[in-house]
Amino acid sequence: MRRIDRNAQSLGISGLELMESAGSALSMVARGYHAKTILILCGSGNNGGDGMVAARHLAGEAEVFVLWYDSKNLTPLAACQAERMKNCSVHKIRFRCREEVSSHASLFSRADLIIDALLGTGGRGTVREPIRTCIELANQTPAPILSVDLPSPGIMPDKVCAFHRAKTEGAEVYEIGIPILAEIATGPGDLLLMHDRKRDAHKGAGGEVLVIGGGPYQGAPWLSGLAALRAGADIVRIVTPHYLPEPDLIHIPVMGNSISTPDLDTIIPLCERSDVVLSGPGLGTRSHDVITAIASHIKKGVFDADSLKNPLPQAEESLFTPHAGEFERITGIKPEATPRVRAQSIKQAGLPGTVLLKGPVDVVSDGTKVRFNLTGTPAMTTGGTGDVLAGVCAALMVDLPAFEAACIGAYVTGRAGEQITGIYGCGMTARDLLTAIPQVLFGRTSEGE
Ligand SMILES: NC(=O)C1=CN([C@@H]2O[C@H](COP(=O)(O)OP(=O)(O)OC[C@H]3O[C@@H](n4cnc5c(N)ncnc54)[C@H](O)[C@@H]3O)[C@@H](O)[C@H]2O)[C@@H](O)CC1
Ligand SMILES: [K+]
Repeated sequence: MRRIDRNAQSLGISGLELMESAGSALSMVARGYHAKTILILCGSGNNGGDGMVAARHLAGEAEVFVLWYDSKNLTPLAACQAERMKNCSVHKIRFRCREEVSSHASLFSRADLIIDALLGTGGRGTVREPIRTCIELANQTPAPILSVDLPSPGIMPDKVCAFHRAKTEGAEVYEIGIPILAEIATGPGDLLLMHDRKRDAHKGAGGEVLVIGGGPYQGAPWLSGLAALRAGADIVRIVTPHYLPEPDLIHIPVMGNSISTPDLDTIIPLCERSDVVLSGPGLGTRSHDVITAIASHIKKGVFDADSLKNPLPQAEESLFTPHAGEFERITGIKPEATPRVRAQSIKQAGLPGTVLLKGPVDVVSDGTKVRFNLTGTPAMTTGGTGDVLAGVCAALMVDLPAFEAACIGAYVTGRAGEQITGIYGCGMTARDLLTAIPQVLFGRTSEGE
């Protein structure tokens, strides 16, 4: 929900607007109880904010008491709603500790309806005071309890009024105006799935990525490697026949002009020690037997470009990043133009992993979940952008499952491309993309902030 919420904001629907719709829907459900006296219990998060909006909507229609937690952790949206509620004809009673809640026990017994806006999707762990006392007192009354979004842990609701999606069985669901694109398309909300690097993180905490490629196309694996570094990998090794002077990357030479089976003794131990292995960029057509031989030694594998051939290599967890032609080569299915049909083709193909099918709209699917990526520009048809994308996905897969890594990788690379196109237009190179990647991925420049 946080992902969808954040994506909705980037599509122009603010959190405050969503909260207003949620509180309005809640007040409508509350009206169905024809209660003369309503007690609204509000926590310090946005769930509490929803309750305060409903209080504003119900003011004048019933006697409304709002018992709200005036915590130092009040979220900005909840604080805004507390401010907005000030001038409404509702009884506003703040509490800061358990004793203050207990001193208002009579309010609980007076109420014909209790609205539980204490904890929603942000609740974590055992319920702490003073919220716990609110829940206990609510459960002791005969009044029906209407829970907002999901029941606060331990409370016994009569009904649950959920927003956009049911989070518990039996909840009544109300739409709050979230655009469908916020859910089915990638967006800045997807970045919330990334884990923050701990302050005391040791060298290598960003993961070790191995890139296997090069041969006929010398630059491709180096571009992927640099992209992996820009997307947060700590150590990136490049197994490739041709050395390029890139001091940030570790070159692992091979015996001939292309990667071949005598190199397996060098490559297999590296595959086993790496968090993620990306194979294929610039590899050419002569090294597929090496890729199939190493696949079973790979924990997490990104298979790109020339490694996308049958027999299809398969790691413990695999991400395949084909364009339309490569997808047809490995599945025999020619992807239709529309993203929706493309998603169906991925499901039909039943590949053993997640697929990122590149195109004007990228489609990411593991056969069950589907997400569309709309970022990017026509200028990104320039050579090497696919190598960058694969490198970004590989670095993200250190910490994330393949599906999430592919969604974020596609989104971020496309956004970076949009920024660079704004500067260089069709004269952009794949290399130009590299500097924009960390800005989008780790900076605070994404839209809607
Ligand atoms: N699209 C959305 O996601 C929308 C969400 N909305 C509401 O926002 C809610 C989520 O808001 P938040 O993320 O602010 O989270 P919550 O409002 O569920 O709770 C977070 C607050 O509760 C405290 N808390 C967490 N665990 C606790 C525990 N075990 N004991 C005591 N206190 C605890 C936290 O310190 C924090 O202040 C949703 O459930 C929904 O009601 C709506 O405003 C509409 C839009
Ligand atoms: K609740």
